[in-house]
Order: sequence, then C-alpha cells, then structure tokens
Amino acid sequence: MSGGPRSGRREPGATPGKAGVGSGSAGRQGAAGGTARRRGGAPGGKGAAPGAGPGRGPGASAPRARQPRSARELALDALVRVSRDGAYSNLQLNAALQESGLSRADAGLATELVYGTLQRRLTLDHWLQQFITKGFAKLEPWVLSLLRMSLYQLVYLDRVPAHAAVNEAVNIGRRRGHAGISSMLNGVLRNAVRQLPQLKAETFAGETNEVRRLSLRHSYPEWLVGRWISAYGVETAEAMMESGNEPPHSSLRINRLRTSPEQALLQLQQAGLNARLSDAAPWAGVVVARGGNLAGTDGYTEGLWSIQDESSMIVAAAADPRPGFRVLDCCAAPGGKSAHMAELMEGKGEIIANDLHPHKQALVESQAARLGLSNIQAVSGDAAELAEHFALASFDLVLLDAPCSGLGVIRRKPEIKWTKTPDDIEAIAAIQERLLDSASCLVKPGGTLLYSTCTIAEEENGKQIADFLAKHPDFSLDPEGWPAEVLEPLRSAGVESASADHFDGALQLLPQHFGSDGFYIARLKRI
Ligand SMILES: C[S@@+](CC[C@H](N)C(=O)[O-])C[C@H]1O[C@@H](n2cnc3c(N)ncnc32)[C@H](O)[C@@H]1O
Repeated sequence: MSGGPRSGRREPGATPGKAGVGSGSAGRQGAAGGTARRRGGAPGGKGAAPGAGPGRGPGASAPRARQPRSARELALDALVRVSRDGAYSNLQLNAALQESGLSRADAGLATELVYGTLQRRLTLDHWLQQFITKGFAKLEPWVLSLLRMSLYQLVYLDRVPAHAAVNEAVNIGRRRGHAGISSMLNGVLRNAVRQLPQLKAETFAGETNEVRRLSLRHSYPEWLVGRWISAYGVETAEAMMESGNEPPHSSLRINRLRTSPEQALLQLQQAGLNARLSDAAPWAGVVVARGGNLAGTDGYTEGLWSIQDESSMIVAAAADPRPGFRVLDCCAAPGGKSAHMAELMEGKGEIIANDLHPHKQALVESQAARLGLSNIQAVSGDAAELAEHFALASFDLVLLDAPCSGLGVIRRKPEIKWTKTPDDIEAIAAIQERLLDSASCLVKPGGTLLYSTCTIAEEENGKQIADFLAKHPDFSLDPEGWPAEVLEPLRSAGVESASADHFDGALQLLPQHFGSDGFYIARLKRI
C-alpha cells in the first residue's frame, strides 16, 4: 500500500451552499473541471499536472479586467489565508478562482496545489525540517507555505518538471521578498531535488511506532491516528486515512418530484457527463466524475437536482418524513436536508428550517425556491432555545444535523487535520448534548428524532447517543423505522454498522465505504 494518493484528480472550483467545518456536504468538487492530477500513489505513481507552467494556459478566458496571478501565486495566497488566518480552504479557493480568470488547466493546478499541500502538510514538514536546519520559527508564513507547496509538487506531482517547480518558487520569492529569501528557497529546494528518489520512495516502514509511522505516511496528526487505531484497528484506520487523501467526487440528489434518478442519469449522460447511479443512495443519487461545475447544468437551474454528498442524502431518507408531517430541522442551513425532506413529503405538510445565523436563511429559501418547494419556512435562532418558541411535543419529526468536528469531511477540507484538536471534540460534544436535550422535547410521542453528524468521533456519535438515551428513557433507537430501500445498498456494500446482525438504528459511514463523506446517523423514536 502506498503512502500517497492512489488515483483520481481534483476538480477546481465552487459548489454552492455549504460553508464551514462540519457543514456536511460542503463542496470542493466543482467548477471548471480542471485537469491537474497527482501521482497515482506517492511513492511511485503516475499522474499529471498539465498547466504545470506558470501563468495562463491555452484556453484561458478573455477578456479580463486585470492580469491574473499565476496558478501557483493564487494557490500560495489561498494557503497563506488558510494557515495564517484560519480561512476555510474550499471557500477561499473558490472565491479566488472565480475572480482569477485562470484557464481550466491552471485552475486545476491551483486546486491541486492547495488541497494537496494542505493534505500532505505533516509529511512535507517532516522533510523540510531536514533541509532547514534553523527550523521554521523565523520563516514568514508565506515563505513556509511556498516551501511546502513547492516540495508537494516535487514529491507528489508527476510531470511537473522539478526545474519548473523550483524556478517558480524562486521567482515568487524574488517578487515577494528579497534576494536572500529567493536564494534560501533555491538552496532548500535544490537540496530536496537531489534527494527526490529517496523522498518519493519513502514509506516510513522503518518507523517502529505504529502511530508515528501512519502519521508520517498518510500525513495525519498523531492524536487522530491514535484515536482511529483505538476505535477501528490499524487496517480500517489506515483505510480511513488513505480515503481522506483522495479527491472527493461530485454527486447529485435527484428531485423525485420532478424526475427519476434513471431519467436524470440519461439526461446527464446525453449532455456528455460521466454519470452513474450512486452505490450508497441509488434511490436518489447520481455520481458524476469530472463533471465540473454542476451548478451550471440546466437540471440544477430547473430544480431537477441538487448538489449533495451521498452520505448526506441518507440522513433525510433515514428520517423517512411522510406527506403531511410537521417537521423541525434544527440546524438547517444551507438547507440540503430540509429540501430533501420536503421532496420526500411531496410538498405536503410543514418544515420549519431553523439555523443559528440569520444570514443563512436566504440560502435555505433560495434552495426551496429553485426546487419549487413551498412547504419550507426558514427561521433563525439558537437550536438550544427552540423549546421556548415551539409547543413541546408538537413535531412528528425533529432533525438535528448537528454542528460537529467535521472529521468525516477531511477530503473536502484537509485543513481540519491541522485545526481540530481533542479539546474541540470535547467542546462540540458538549454543545451537541445541549442541542439534543432541547430538540428532543419537541418530538411528539411516537415521533422521530433524527441525529446526524459528518464526523467520526465517538464522543459526538455513539457515545453522545448512548448518554442521551441514558438521560432520556422516553427515547429509544429505532432500527425498524429505517426504510428498507435505504439499508439495502449499505448492507450489499458490507457496511458493518448497517449489517442485519449488528444494526441497532445508528449508522456510521466511513469515507472509504463509498468514497462519500464520513457520517453518523441515529434514528430515535419517542416512546
Ligand atoms: C451540519 S450544518 C447543517 C447542514 C444542513 N443540515 C444541510 O443539510 O444543509 C450545521 C449548521 O448548524 C448551524 N448551527 C450551529 N450552531 C447552531 C445552533 N446553536 N443553533 C442552530 N443552528 C446552529 C450552523 O450555522 C450550520 O449551518
């Protein structure tokens, strides 16, 4: 098994909707359908990064108001914003690409550089420390980011000529800094070039500490590697890490009020897209490979489909909302699951879609309008206080798609590896507990509470629900309430937590199961 990415290419650009960590299906798949590719495994894979040269490639859009930065400069700016200012990589990159005027190929290269450099940061730093004897402390953030990004190209991207990566770094160093910096960059990177065969071949097999070995090989923080090994064992933990380093794929949730997945599939294929029915959610999902900006497809504008991760689709389907239900979505923005529930309810009944942030109300409303759904009412408020605004025990279904640590969406937001800490998990678990307590009061007797997160931390998932059930004897897990249509593909694919022998009403999807987001979904009923 190699330590690097195995296949696939990353697509540049914007996906509408989600923002922020733990926001479920936020996208980094997307806009321009660019062409940067990684080695098919580091060490030793195949891959390509067309657009490897600086500046604009053929096919750049014109005219533009101003001279665009090169792909590398744009990527460097995004990396600095992420590591220095705490910006979210997907939002930062999407915004920069949208106004960049870069060609598809260069947008693809910039996307690859940003995500790849963030993903491999720990391993890159391990090597850089060997070349920078004075350590990183005195390096300005942009210089460190430039070193990481350049070494990433050298080690992980085939067909970016080493001299191109080094020369570009030196030129950027000269433009942004001074001769001293560019000569330091030149020295460090040429030193790395001399050792490239060893770096590319390194698997860290000689590292006797298992946690450290996997941490260096797949570039994950040791605390996370240790947690995942304890929870899942070495083999599954390693598969999670590898899968988290793969580029995400794009998927569409088909609006079954307007068309069928099969019909939509045909329409997408006829439009020249490489589409197939989703393995995880074939009842509503279509996966599109290298589809570019799916928000630009006619069917998206016409409300035939929405961009949503396959794991996210399973949440509303597991809730099984029926026409005429009164539903509360406690943490609803940007509205993916509210809209899905409204589709499943055939537009009949009522969905209150609440979110903490008033400015996100518009996101929910625009989704509903695009999909032609009139039974969603967007409101804003703290979900911990909803019991003060609505009659107790008045909803057939309450969905708590909780804010979480986002460890299931590392593929889309690799900076999560470096920004999250065990303390964050503890803090967010305490918030989730409050939200669960409040949400549960609003469920009718006989009604359903659906709890979900896009993370893989036990404190936020299984333990959270076990603690909740211990405190709330009027609730129990509800395996029988899950629609057979939803469970069947999970069982066929061998998802352990869904197996007929083990299934207790809660599902833990891991990123390697379907290549979709890691999600936890627990269906509870009020007795
Ligand atoms: C996982 S995302 C929800 C995604 C959404 N369910 C969807 O499918 O599109 C979590 C959301 O919770 C919101 N949020 C965070 N804390 C909250 C709180 N105390 N009350 C209500 N919403 C909250 C965030 O603004 C964020 O939009």
